[in-house]
Amino acid sequence: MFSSIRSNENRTLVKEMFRDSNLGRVVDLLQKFSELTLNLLMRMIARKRYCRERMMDLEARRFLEIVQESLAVSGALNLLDYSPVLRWIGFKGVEKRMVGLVKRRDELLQGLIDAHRRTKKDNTFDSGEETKKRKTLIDVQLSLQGREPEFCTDNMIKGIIVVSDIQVGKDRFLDESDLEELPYLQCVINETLRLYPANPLLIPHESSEDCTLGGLHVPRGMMLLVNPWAIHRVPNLWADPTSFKPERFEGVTKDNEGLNFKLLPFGYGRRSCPAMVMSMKVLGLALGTLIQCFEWDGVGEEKVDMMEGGGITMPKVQPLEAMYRPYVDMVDLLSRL
Ligand code: HEM
Repeated sequence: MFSSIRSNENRTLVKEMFRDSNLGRVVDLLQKFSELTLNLLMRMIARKRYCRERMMDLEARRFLEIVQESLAVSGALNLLDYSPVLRWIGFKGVEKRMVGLVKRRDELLQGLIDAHRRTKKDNTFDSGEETKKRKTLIDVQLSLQGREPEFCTDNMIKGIIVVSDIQVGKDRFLDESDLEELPYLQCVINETLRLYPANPLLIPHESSEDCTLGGLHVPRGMMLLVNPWAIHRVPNLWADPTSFKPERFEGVTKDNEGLNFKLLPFGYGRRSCPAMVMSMKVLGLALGTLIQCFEWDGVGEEKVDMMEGGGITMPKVQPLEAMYRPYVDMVDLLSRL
């Protein structure tokens, strides 16, 4: 589902980069990948393109601010979970910021749902093939709401939105169907997610019943934090754990869950990331296409600064910058975009 949107956004990214490549500028990849992710998600959710030619409309800015603030306060919230005393003293005003944030997020999402509802005034969702292809996530949820209003409430739809990231020749661009044939690309992505898991402590979980985990008694209501960042670096699970060695994943199938709980960038089991398959496709397609089209270089002699910042997703402190130029034999294809 949505593979044409992923492919289309990927081409747009490459097209813009090709257009700018003769400017000889350094490219800020954090910005490029943020725009790609935002456009992808918003087109799948609401058929909206938020970033266009480096311009963002007001709604897009509000959306981005909310996402960025959510990520920032989530990291601080983890500290509050460890130490309730910080909550009593109102550490960094986190709870207050969260209340304001939830209100702004709720308003924005309600606006998106209402706008979709207005365009489907008669509330009939015809089932023709074309209509099916053009449906967004909100359309699908609204049609479910028509059938099961008690279950599929507006609040549930908002929840779904909130939680909702070579060589194939020179005559065509890489597409998703090529990814299975590019095992090393998958190895590079796995190795990156091993050393730099986007959610280093997953999301806090709470046991709904008394249970026993690895021989330890876990009472009902206890918060459990899983630390993939540490698990991914345990020496008796991984040879030379701190080195970046994509080859270690050679021969491993695309199923990340098949690694005996060693590799957990998307969590595991019932509450693992529901977007794992899609995210692996997006990562493969974007990274693969950028490698297929452009030659890359560092900005200076310095190594890339990998210092990790705060927040739930452990962003790099210094955004990733690089120099690039199109491969000569890709220019023809790129010019036709
Ligand atoms: C590379 C990209 C991504 C990574 C590494 C990632 C990773 C994770 C992780 C580690 C969790 C917590 C799992 C746990 O606590 O056991 C999670 C949860 C979740 N993720 Fe992702 N995620 C990614 C992209 C996305 C995207 C694009 C969406 C939505 C479109 C999404 C939606 C969710 C949802 C809904 C949950 C909560 C699942 C639940 O609690 O049942 N993720 N993700």
